Amino acid sequence: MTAGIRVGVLGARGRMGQEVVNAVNGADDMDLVAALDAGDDFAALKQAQVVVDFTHPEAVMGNLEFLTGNGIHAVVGTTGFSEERLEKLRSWLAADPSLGVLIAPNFALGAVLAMRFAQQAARFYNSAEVIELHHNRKADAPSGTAAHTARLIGEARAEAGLAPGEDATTSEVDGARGALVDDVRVHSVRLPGLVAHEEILFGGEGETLTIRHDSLHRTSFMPGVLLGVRSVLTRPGLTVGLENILDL
Ligand SMILES: NC(=O)C1=CN([C@@H]2O[C@H](COP(=O)(O)OP(=O)(O)OC[C@H]3O[C@@H](n4cnc5c(N)ncnc54)[C@H](O)[C@@H]3O)[C@@H](O)[C@H]2O)C=CC1
Ligand SMILES: O=C(O)C1=N[C@H](C(=O)O)C[C@H](O)C1
Repeated sequence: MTAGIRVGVLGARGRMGQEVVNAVNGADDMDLVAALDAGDDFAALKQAQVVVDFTHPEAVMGNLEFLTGNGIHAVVGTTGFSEERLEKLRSWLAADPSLGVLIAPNFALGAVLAMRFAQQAARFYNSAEVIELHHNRKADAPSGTAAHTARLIGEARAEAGLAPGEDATTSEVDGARGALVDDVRVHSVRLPGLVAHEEILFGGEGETLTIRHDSLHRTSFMPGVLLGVRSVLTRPGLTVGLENILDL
């Protein structure tokens, strides 16, 4: 019998971490060697080849500094990555060219497809808005997925030479028109009962296009996380987005 990939989990007592622990335990080609949460001794992580991080935007950079400093590959679902953070991570990775880190704003297949479809549609519509809907325990707004979607739409618009669509709003209650991310309006809804949902709305001449994805259970993220664990071992450097691994 061949040995499985030695996997550690950070944030193991959280909503996502618990699912990852179950998924790794259920994978024939993986062995769970550490399941840690805040305050635990990270020494056990040194047994791992790959560590999966679902923690908190304020914790993730410290975790990644530890992992990259100890030659451990990482698969990261935690949100909160600015371009500045990604640059810092690239600089840590440069010290060990064999090491891989995968960061994915969303590990659900449908969410990755929805982002790609939105990117494809963006050059045909000046006007686009994103609505993301999540459970009310979520720390960050807008969601990492919505911010990434807005960025993709903004880039596609810029490439096509499109300006953002007209908006006649001159009087607004603060926040009523959402947050602006790359010139795309993003609206965040927080309600108990929800898991993770996103709608991307495009408006054109006499028509609208709506792309919607719903994660109804956190198991929806697990095939993507396991694929990430299997792939990161042979993907040195920084990869941002599961779409790169799915070859979309
Ligand atoms: N990329 C994706 O597909 C998904 C990403 N997420 C993101 O994952 C993150 C976690 O989400 P949830 O599991 O819902 O949160 P949660 O609050 O249920 O779990 C986070 C866990 O991390 C622990 N933690 C905090 N700091 C830590 C540290 N320094 N080291 C180890 N553990 C630490 C907390 O004690 C907690 O148990 C969020 O940023 C969320 O947006 C969530 C779902 C899917
Ligand atoms: O906190 C969550 O739950 C989720 N976070 C990620 C995000 O911010 O996009 C992914 C998914 O939407 C669930």
